[in-house]
Amino acid sequence: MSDAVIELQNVVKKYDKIAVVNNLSLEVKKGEIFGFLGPNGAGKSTSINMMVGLLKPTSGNILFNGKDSSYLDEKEIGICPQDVVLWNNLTCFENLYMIGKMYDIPKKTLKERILVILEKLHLTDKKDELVSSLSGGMKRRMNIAMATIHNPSVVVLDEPSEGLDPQSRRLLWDYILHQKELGHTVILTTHLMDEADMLSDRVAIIDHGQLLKLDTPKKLKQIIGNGDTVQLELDNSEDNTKIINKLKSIADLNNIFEADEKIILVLLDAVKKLPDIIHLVESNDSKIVDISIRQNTLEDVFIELTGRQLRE
Ligand SMILES: Nc1ncnc2c1ncn2[C@@H]1O[C@H](COP(=O)(O)OP(=O)(O)OP(=O)(O)O)[C@@H](O)[C@H]1O
Repeated sequence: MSDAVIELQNVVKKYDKIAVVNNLSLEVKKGEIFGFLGPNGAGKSTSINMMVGLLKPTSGNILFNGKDSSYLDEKEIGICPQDVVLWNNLTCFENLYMIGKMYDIPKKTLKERILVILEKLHLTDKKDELVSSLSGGMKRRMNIAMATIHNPSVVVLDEPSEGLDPQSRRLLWDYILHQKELGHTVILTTHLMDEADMLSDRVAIIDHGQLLKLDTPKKLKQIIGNGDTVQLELDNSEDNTKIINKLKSIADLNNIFEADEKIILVLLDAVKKLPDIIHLVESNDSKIVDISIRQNTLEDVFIELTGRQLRE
């Protein structure tokens, strides 16, 4: 039996004859955190809205637990949209109580669950405050509480970190990981590479409505070569070609090239090899004015796949 919760088969969505999602085929597996990573306008929201039955595809099939998604049971799914949708004149507790009643959650269970969710999202002390008095970050956390009050097995979050400060983002990430611990499937869209990297079991990189790659963050980063990226700036960039040729002798080097008048090396165990690199440059009468070292990121993968940065 397939472990797919959602399956997209050759899905196309067109507006005015223009395909904003173009022939998308993928599976979201039960219990995974599935990230949709792509720049603004890539087609992330349109894709997830089709996945959960809010939008109809122009062509192609979408299956939910192996069945046509038009028969989707709304209790199975929790959707947190980009926009905050709350009753401003009700308290946090009342907002969650109202939505919980709509899902027919028994009173006692609902009250208990509200307290747990508010605690997990660090909103306990705001329980009896009007939503209108909350900060933007708190409202966004409440939006997520509303989407998950009925304990859905599939949680869909559209750019949940947008506008959140680092502390709120941390809380949100913990909450997303908690959903996975509960055995729930989480689908999230983001244009933040660190978020996609840190949270997702698998990441779909999309651009212009097309799936460019789908894999674990680790495997995606291996596309551009195993290891770390070292960036060297010489006092005279005219030496770059000569030094690149010398540096090709460094062990475990996966790639070396020049970009923006700097030398970029991708290699394993870069920290240990820094002394060799520096020695090789200096023994060839060149001087390093700047050196930096970092691990490959999904941003590097996106650049490799599209030739552009994720955030234009
Ligand atoms: N109702 C609509 N009518 C016409 N075009 C639309 C409609 N909804 C979305 N689009 C277009 O489809 C493309 C994909 O939009 P979508 O919102 O899915 O992208 P996204 O990747 O979620 O972007 P963002 O990160 O900005 O939310 C965009 O060019 C957008 O302008």
